[in-house]
Amino acid sequence: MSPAPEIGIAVFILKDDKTLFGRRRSSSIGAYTYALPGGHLEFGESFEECAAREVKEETGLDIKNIELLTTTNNVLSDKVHLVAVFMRAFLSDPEQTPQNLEPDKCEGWVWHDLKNLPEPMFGPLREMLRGGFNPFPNDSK
Ligand SMILES: Nc1nc2c([nH]c(=O)n2[C@H]2C[C@H](O)[C@@H](COP(=O)(O)OP(=O)(O)OP(=O)(O)O)O2)c(=O)[nH]1
Ligand SMILES: [Mg+2]
Repeated sequence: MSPAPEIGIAVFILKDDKTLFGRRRSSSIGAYTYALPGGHLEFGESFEECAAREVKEETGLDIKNIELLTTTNNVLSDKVHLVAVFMRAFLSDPEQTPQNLEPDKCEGWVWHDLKNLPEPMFGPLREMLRGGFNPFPNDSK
């Protein structure tokens, strides 16, 4: 039997005109690519709860105004079917700085504006952003 699709939550944390990216380490899918903070939806969680939990676990940041933006549905191989749920959020306190709390999974967190995307970018995310997807409210940035 085929494995079930996995559900990943990824969070665009917006600060001024920037978004937080981290380079993934080797052990996960998308190894060595830049991606958003996020992780797998746990049983019983809302998307917003999962986003807040994963961001806290991975970066130490507290976020607010968490909203659903869009979803993607990608069959990446004959074993990996990934449903990604993209959320947007803002820092609860704009003075907070990200910490690399899971250094076995991520090389570190860096703010980038979308005109200067870090490369290589995790596949599903790159396709979205290259396609013109804008996570900022009202296309403001
Ligand atoms: N973190 C993150 N995951 C993403 C992005 N785009 C995307 O499709 N995903 C998918 C890939 C993974 O299959 C899934 C979960 O993310 P993850 O690989 O960071 O999971 P994790 O180890 O932090 O989470 P967990 O299993 O400990 O709960 O979400 C993205 O930009 N960032
Ligand atoms: Mg993660």
